[in-house]
Amino acid sequence: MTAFSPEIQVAIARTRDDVARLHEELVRYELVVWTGGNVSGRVPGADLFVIKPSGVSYDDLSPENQILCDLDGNVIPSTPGSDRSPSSDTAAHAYIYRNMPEVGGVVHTHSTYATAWAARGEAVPCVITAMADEFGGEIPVGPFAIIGDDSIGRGVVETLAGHRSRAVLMQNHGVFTIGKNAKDAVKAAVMAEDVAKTVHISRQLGAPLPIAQSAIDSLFDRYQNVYGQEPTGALK
Ligand SMILES: O=C(CO)[C@@H](O)[C@H](O)COP(=O)(O)O
Repeated sequence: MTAFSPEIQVAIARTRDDVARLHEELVRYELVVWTGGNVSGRVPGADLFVIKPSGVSYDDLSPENQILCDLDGNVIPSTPGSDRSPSSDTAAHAYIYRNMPEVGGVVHTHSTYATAWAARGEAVPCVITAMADEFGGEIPVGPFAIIGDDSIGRGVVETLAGHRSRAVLMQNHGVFTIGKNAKDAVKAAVMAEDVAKTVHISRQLGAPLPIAQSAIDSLFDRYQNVYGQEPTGALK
């Protein structure tokens, strides 16, 4: 088994606990069905991340069966969970971690309203203050990409590079989100679905009104740096 320092072993264990528990949040907020979707978390202080095993019921996920990978997406042998195949999107998560060092967590879902926007290849426009707060603008669309290699990860990174958004709608597929940590990425996934639903409904009733860019900037700054008890600032 690979020898990790006691500090890294503790960090790995905490990341396993966090990632396993955060998968429950995807179910709680009704962002996934069956075994769809996934959460990963970077291990602080190491070139490692933890991700769920592929196709395993959310009811059966535990810290012990999460899978430890290096940043190339290779499973670390002889570690808990390494007897199973990692998520289908492991390469995508790994690409994001390699190319966005500020990212500590990645989430993928097929949540209904956000994926409906992705199916049309249409960005969710920033027409509600909740979007300005959370995403600093629209939720952009990334390219259609096949599953299993660097295609999705490259599409996520190239699309988000020019955006304050922590969420991207991968065309015809679903939502990928990033965060300071896995919990922050899960929050982005929850909020992306919420605003996608609201804006969809608004558009059924008429033409939503735009928000001035200066107001979007002000709202984003306040929410990221003032809102709540101990704001830590935007990811980017
Ligand atoms: O989008 C897909 C498959 O089309 C996957 O991302 C699934 O949504 C989750 O796969 P696993 O993480 O269970 O391999």
